[in-house]
Amino acid sequence: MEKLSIIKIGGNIIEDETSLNAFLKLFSNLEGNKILVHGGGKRATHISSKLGIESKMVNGRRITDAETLEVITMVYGGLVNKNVVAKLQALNIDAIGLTGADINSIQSEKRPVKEVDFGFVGDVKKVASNSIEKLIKADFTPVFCAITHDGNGQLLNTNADTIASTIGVGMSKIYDTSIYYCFELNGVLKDFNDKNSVIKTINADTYKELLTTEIITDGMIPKIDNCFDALNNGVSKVHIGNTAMLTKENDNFTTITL
Ligand SMILES: Nc1ncnc2c1ncn2[C@@H]1O[C@H](COP(=O)(O)OP(=O)(O)O)[C@@H](O)[C@H]1O
Ligand SMILES: CC(=O)N[C@@H](CCC(=O)OP(=O)(O)O)C(=O)O
Repeated sequence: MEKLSIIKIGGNIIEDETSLNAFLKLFSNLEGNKILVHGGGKRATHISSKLGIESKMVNGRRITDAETLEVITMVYGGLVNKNVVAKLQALNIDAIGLTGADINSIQSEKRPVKEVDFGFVGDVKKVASNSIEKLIKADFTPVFCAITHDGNGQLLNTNADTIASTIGVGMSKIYDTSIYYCFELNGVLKDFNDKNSVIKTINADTYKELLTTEIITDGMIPKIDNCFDALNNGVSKVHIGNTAMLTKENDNFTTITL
């Protein structure tokens, strides 16, 4: 099996032009088949507030009413995605920006209303791995944003970490797939005040302990849940760290194992 790397970048990297440019340079130098997935939650919150739209998050997920869906479509699918694609083109990477509606790559279903009504938020149902493979085989580099569709004309907001893990699961039938979750810290930290206290490996047992002791909190919980979903469904390797983990010299990051 050929190898495929899926790299997801978080909102803080996108917000900082210098970090984004440095990351894209590293990404462009990465050898082999690759896919980029980006979020942009911070930018969406910022632009919403400029437009007088309040942002509400529950369990790390955005409550997406019709107005918010318009904002996230413009921000993720337009502003962020097209800037990233243009920057990659400048680095000689033949990038193609996609939502899940493009080439019907990611179909989802609107999250059913239970205790919380998340609005236009989608849970992924199907990844068109063969269509995505065609792009890769044609030497295009797919750049996915955090938008999916339901197949009936409705766009849906889907967390970017989940997009990375579900694309990973889909592509693992064709490629030996690794996922790299890049964010602003060096990895999952044992002590939040010590940026170098990276936990090198986390497995299902140590994860439980880290949850009980509240060393892992907030956005890191759904991120690691996504890592386990990926590993349990065919993805070979999952890592969490800063963008330097894409260089061969750096081994200071977190690896999630079963
Ligand atoms: N033990 C931990 N180590 C590192 N980050 C943690 C930890 N526990 C909670 N976090 C939080 O998780 C956040 C990353 O999750 P999130 O904001 O969803 O990531 P992203 O920026 O990739 O979308 C970090 O910015 C940090 O505030
Ligand atoms: C449903 C949901 O919450 N979607 C996310 C999608 C963006 C995202 O995941 O961005 P980061 O990776 O930068 O957090 C949101 O709108 O915030």
